[in-house]
Amino acid sequence: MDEQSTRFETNAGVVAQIRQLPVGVVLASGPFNYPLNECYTTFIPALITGNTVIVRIPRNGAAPHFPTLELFKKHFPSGSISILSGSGREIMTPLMEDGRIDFLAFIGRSSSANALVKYHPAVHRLHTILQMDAKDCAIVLKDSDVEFAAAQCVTGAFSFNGQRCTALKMIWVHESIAPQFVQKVCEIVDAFKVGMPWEEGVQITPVCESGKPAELKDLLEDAIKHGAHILNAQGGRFSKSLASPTVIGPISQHAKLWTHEQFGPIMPITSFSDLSEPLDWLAQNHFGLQSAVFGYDPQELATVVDTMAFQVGRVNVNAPDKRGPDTLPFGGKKDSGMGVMNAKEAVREFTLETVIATTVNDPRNVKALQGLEGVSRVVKGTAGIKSE
Ligand SMILES: NC(=O)C1=CN([C@@H]2O[C@H](COP(=O)(O)OP(=O)(O)OC[C@H]3O[C@@H](n4cnc5c(N)ncnc54)[C@H](OP(=O)(O)O)[C@@H]3O)[C@@H](O)[C@H]2O)C=CC1
Ligand SMILES: O=C(O)[C@H](O)COP(=O)(O)O
Repeated sequence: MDEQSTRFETNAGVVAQIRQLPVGVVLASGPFNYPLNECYTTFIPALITGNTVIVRIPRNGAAPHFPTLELFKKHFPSGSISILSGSGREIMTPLMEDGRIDFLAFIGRSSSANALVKYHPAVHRLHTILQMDAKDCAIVLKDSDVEFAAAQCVTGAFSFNGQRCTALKMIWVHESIAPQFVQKVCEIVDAFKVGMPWEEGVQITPVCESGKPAELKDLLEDAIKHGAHILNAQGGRFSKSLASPTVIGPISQHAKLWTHEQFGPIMPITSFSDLSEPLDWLAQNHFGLQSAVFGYDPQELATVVDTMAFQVGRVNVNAPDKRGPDTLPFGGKKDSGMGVMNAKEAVREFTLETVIATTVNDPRNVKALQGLEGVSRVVKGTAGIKSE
């Protein structure tokens, strides 16, 4: 990117250089579920492209940042990076209201992003990159490898307690294989050890948000009220901040779990007879981060993949959803994302294209540009320019 943008090129009598320059002051805020990695993804590309950065670190998960605070203080010019911790509402609201934030780089819920953007007095000049909540689904087709698909869906739904934006939060399984699929899923999930993170072999650990167990309980009770059943033996148990892994289904369109991002160890399963059922659900879903499909028939796969591709940022074939590798663009559609992140795209997101140009038909312009090079920090590489 930089090699190309530092070059002057002549086109239609105009010689011009396109520079990628910093946007200005960036407010970066990461989520609690990946408190270190996902804060860094919001501010490192901003910092290396020359922006000034204010980072709000998550309230839950501030500790991993302490070792690096000293390093930033020691190695970066004063004021280039400021790290604040505490309530996001208390810290970010006045910063946004002040109007001098040029760029909001935010990972969290779309409702929070929406509120934050609206605090800015001049929204039309606020740049954003927003990675938000999701309700990713897996569609398990009738010709899928049931054991494999069940194991992959369990990993997709329950790893990190299901507290990943990319977690599978709704499973659609073809009715012809639903009984075997549910049985296999429950077998794996009921073998999970629930406990403290430092205990050997533990898969499900406490959720760290104070209101989360009550929220999950409410989602389960609401789904049951609308005709669902808890399908696994250890499902539906709560002990303070521990929520046992729960498989529940079928999910009615009137249940909160139909649309709500549970962000916890709950796997909703619903069976379908016609592909239009999950595909309609996907189209009506407000979110659009990723989705997965399990099966091998090219005709059915093509229908699903081509439909999903219009709705989500990444379609996973015979694999659960995930963010990496960072060489691939990462971003969502609809309420799940605005802008693309990964090693390369994020660098471009935090810069603005700026043109330095003159006409080449007048030799004095070319000479002036070449003279500028000696004193300007921006104008470089003019040696090869000739008058036309
Ligand atoms: N798409 C992606 O790449 C990813 C998305 N996520 C999503 O992030 C969410 C979990 O992260 P979480 O940190 O809880 O997200 P939240 O959006 O709940 O919180 C993030 C921050 O926003 C602040 N906030 C919330 N409402 C407002 C408001 N009205 N005005 C000002 N500030 C506000 C919070 O303040 P306070 O601290 O005061 O509560 C908090 O600091 C999940 O939905 C998950 O899917 C997570 C990882 C990756
Ligand atoms: O919160 C998330 O889910 C992350 O952005 C995705 O990371 P993962 O897919 O690598 O867990």
